[in-house]
Amino acid sequence: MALYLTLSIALYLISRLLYTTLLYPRFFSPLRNLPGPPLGDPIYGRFAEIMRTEAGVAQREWVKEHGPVVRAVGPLGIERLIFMSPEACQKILVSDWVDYPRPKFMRDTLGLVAGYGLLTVTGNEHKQMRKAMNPAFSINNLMAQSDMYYDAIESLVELINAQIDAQPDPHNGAELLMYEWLAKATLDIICATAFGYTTDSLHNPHNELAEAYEKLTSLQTGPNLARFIAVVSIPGFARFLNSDFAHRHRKWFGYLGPFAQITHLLTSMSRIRAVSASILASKTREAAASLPNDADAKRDIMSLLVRARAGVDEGKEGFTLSDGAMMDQVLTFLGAGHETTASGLAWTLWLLANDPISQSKLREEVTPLFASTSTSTSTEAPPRPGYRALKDLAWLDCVVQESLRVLPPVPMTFRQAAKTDYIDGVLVPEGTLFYVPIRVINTWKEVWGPDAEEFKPSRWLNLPPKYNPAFSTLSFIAGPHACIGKTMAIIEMKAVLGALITHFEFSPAYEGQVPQPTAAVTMKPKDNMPLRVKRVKRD
Ligand code: HEM
Repeated sequence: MALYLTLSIALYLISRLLYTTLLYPRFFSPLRNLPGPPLGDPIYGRFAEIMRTEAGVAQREWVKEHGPVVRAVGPLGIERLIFMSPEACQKILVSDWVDYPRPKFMRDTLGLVAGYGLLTVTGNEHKQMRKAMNPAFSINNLMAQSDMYYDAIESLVELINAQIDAQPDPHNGAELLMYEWLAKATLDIICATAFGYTTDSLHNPHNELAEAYEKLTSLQTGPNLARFIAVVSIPGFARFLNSDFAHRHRKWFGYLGPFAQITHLLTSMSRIRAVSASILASKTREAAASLPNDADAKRDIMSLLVRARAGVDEGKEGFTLSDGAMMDQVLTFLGAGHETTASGLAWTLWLLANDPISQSKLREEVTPLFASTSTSTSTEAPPRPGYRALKDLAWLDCVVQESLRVLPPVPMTFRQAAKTDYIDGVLVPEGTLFYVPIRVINTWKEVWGPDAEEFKPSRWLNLPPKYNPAFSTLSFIAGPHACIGKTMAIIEMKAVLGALITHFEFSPAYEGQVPQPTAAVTMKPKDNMPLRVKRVKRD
């Protein structure tokens, strides 16, 4: 009887596998006649090609060959669609966004590495959370916050100078792994703006929060993410991994061979949560002792949320977020805002290192604002240009927009159809997965012309006729799920670049150097971006 049962289960599983991987995509899928690349490997589909190439590049080649609607098959016969038209983007991301949520595997994986906040909720729950979070990202608040960036920026400039001084020939500059330095600076900045907490990881690599984050981000490689996705796809497992029980017994995952990294993931998350819990407790005490509408009250995101919850400030509605939910929000900001901004900055330096004319033009623009006015007899603090001053620098804006267009830190995201509907005249069944092909759309020749894949900041001074402000670049996507930190990230990037380009010249580290973007959630440089950095000579 047991043998009969085992054989029946095995037969069922084999026929199901054969149906989903071989028969369904070839003969039964309603999407089978859409244009796209051949089905590929019977088990992995086009997955190997995607992992082999730079993020977004395989998809870009398919669009070039097959046009603006593409169907491709991934692992286990699961189909994914690409729609390039602004009308389709408008429907999926904006007008019908509730019907096209992030897929569950993605929300669960993001929850595991970045907290269960805005990135993991959908529909009404998302609307309420977003409403509660928006005030922390208002222009008034961003204007008050921009000063918080400069402690880290000034440390970065000082430390790069020290590295150059330590070389046998300082005139020749130093070869530095710029991504590593930028990741420390952006971690320090996001900890200050999100928590009001000083990590100073630039000087102190052993800061508890900085160490836990470094470990957490080092785990986010393509193969690890594939494993985490496999684990959270087991029903109930994502919730289990988030439980106190799993955190307390995390060392047992260490015995699970390829899944042993879960132990490290949970250890890092536990350490990050412990630090944030103590920060939250001290902010709650501060809010209780604080006066209404105190002009000197702290402007970091957690302080604002705590004051709003406690109803401290007149005219500002209180809202009810538990301690746990509030911590998850702030952890989401740290997770979503640290590596992305560091990658954006590293790619911008790479592009400028390879375009000396744009780099010098930028230096001419930013130096009057960022150069210190110290003389041999007086020492002035370095200038700290604020939100408005940074916004008015036209060439800096062109450089940042163009860098985020050609090398977007988040090159791709996903959506899934929650109901059957037509998109661009194609009947899309419920459950279908979509690529939101950020990098492909950003460099689409149809809109940006034949040089679409090249870095040319001047194109932002004369935009092409087919440019659509909402859907021709999707680096922060669009609609209700668009990046809440977009303006903060752009201002932060401008402040860091302004200071670096004023003080240093960047060039490739060696002849023939090629960029090496990873294929993980954030497209960071695999080699940590070595660049030759020389001090700017001034008369
Ligand atoms: C250059 C830097 C950044 C880039 C390129 C970027 C890009 C993105 C993208 C593409 C999304 C949409 C993901 C999806 O829907 O699947 C997103 C969402 C999000 N980002 Fe950013 N981001 C950056 C910086 C930041 C910063 C600094 C913060 C916070 C301080 C932040 C917080 C968030 C949050 C909370 C979401 C989820 C929004 C929602 O669903 O309502 N990001 N970001």
